[in-house]
Amino acid sequence: MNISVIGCGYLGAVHAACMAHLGHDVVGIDTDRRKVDALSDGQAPFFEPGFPELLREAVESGRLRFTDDFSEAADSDAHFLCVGTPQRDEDGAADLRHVDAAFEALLPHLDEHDLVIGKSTVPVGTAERMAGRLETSGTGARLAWNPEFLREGFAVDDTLRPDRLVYGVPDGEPGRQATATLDSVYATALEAGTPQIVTDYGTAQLVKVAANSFLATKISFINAMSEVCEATGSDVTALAEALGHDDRIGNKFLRAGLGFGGGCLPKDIRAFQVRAGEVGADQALSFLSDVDAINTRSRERTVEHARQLCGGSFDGARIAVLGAAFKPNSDDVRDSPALDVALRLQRAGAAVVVTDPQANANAVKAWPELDVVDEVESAATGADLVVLVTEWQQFRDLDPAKLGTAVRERRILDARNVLDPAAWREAGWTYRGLGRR
Ligand SMILES: NC(=O)c1ccc[n+]([C@@H]2O[C@H](COP(=O)([O-])OP(=O)(O)OC[C@H]3O[C@@H](n4cnc5c(N)ncnc54)[C@H](O)[C@@H]3O)[C@@H](O)[C@H]2O)c1
Ligand SMILES: O=c1ccn([C@@H]2O[C@H](COP(=O)(O)OP(=O)(O)O[C@H]3O[C@H](CO)[C@@H](O)[C@H](O)[C@H]3O)[C@@H](O)[C@H]2O)c(=O)[nH]1
Repeated sequence: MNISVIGCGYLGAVHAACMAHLGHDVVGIDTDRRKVDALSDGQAPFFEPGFPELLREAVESGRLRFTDDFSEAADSDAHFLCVGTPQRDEDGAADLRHVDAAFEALLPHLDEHDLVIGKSTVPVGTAERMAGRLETSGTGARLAWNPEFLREGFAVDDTLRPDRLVYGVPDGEPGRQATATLDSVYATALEAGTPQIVTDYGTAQLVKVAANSFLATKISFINAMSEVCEATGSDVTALAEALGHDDRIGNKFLRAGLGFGGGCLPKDIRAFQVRAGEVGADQALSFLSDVDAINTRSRERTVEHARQLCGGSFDGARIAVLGAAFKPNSDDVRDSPALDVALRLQRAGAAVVVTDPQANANAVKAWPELDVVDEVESAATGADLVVLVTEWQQFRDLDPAKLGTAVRERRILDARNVLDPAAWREAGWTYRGLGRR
């Protein structure tokens, strides 16, 4: 099938390369000329495991090209909208300007054979509004909503082998046609037995924000337990392990620590609350403001532990911060808990040095006032405290004896609860986790 992918960021670029890998002919369209040039050269503009190889293969095969010219979408039958929906500063709602601009730019190039497929995360009601606009456009094109659930760091695998496919389609024959088009796009995944849920627009849009709200709630739940463990001298990692053996609860997304960040979970739970208010269901989601507050407290608690470990004051303290990305295996620093903690420590008076295996460039771009270095050893040299904020494997594998020769004081705050406390203590370190003995 001929496919266009509008918006080639973390989601769209991976989606475009995966669609080409599956044998479709794909054009990726983005307004960012530099991104288009890099992608056209087969260069990944961000770090995502497995993506550079897939991109190069697809570009070299001739099945994938990139442009900033929307008219090149004219030959495609399926058009995926993958542009950003950032948080609006004023009220936390989703900013739909990019979605609307991309949709309007695409309209003149559509005809009655075309299906526009929304993938961006949007407030419920957006698809209905866009379907109305399509109906009056005279193009004859249809709309489907097909939310995306990929995780950064696993984006290629999640795209090629999704947990489920959700189609939001109109009623009747237009819905059947839209479903048939999506089925051809995703034939490989469907043949592999991927569960498929075909529903209305509203439900499809809600599935996405409901999933992210559930995940955020699970993380904040365990971080609330972490606060209680801290107050009682108990151990949240043992507690989480015990909870996780209950199949009904499951062990995923129960890693207590610094909490969630990134370009999705934080903004999506806020936008969902705003939208719920607009549709008269604000009370239903009032718990999400607690989820958000617990998450912010995890960052504050990390800073307070750091202060205690530095003897009650950051004056004259040098702190090595290990991590900048919002999670390992990504270079994404959007709403990164790691950088939030680094900035809070710096603003509180510490001399902070940050290092990350992949996100250093993005960290400096976002926060030029931060001191960012390439090597753990140089970050740790002369440090009074080491704070682990992103659980990269390189950091989990650190040798406490070796690192101990670089620092001034052997003190480590493991804000992701991933290190072995006994091993660090045996090497002469003062070890502290969050809610951990
Ligand atoms: N990143 C993820 O893991 C992920 C997963 C699932 C869903 N989502 C959702 O997907 C959407 C995109 O997220 P992202 O992380 O890829 O964002 P991103 O900021 O990395 O990418 C968005 C891209 O859209 C481009 N763009 C903006 N306006 C445009 C326009 N008018 N025409 C064409 N291109 C335009 C930007 O230049 C950018 O390259 C969001 O709604 C997000 O919530 C993201
Ligand atoms: O037990 C856990 C699990 C995760 N996190 C943190 O939660 C954040 C989000 O992690 P994750 O969900 O793995 O990353 P994303 O790539 O942001 O993916 C989420 O957001 C995407 C965009 O909407 C969705 O597509 C995915 O399904 C959803 O998992 C990160 O800061 C993690 O460090 C924890 O603190 N504890």
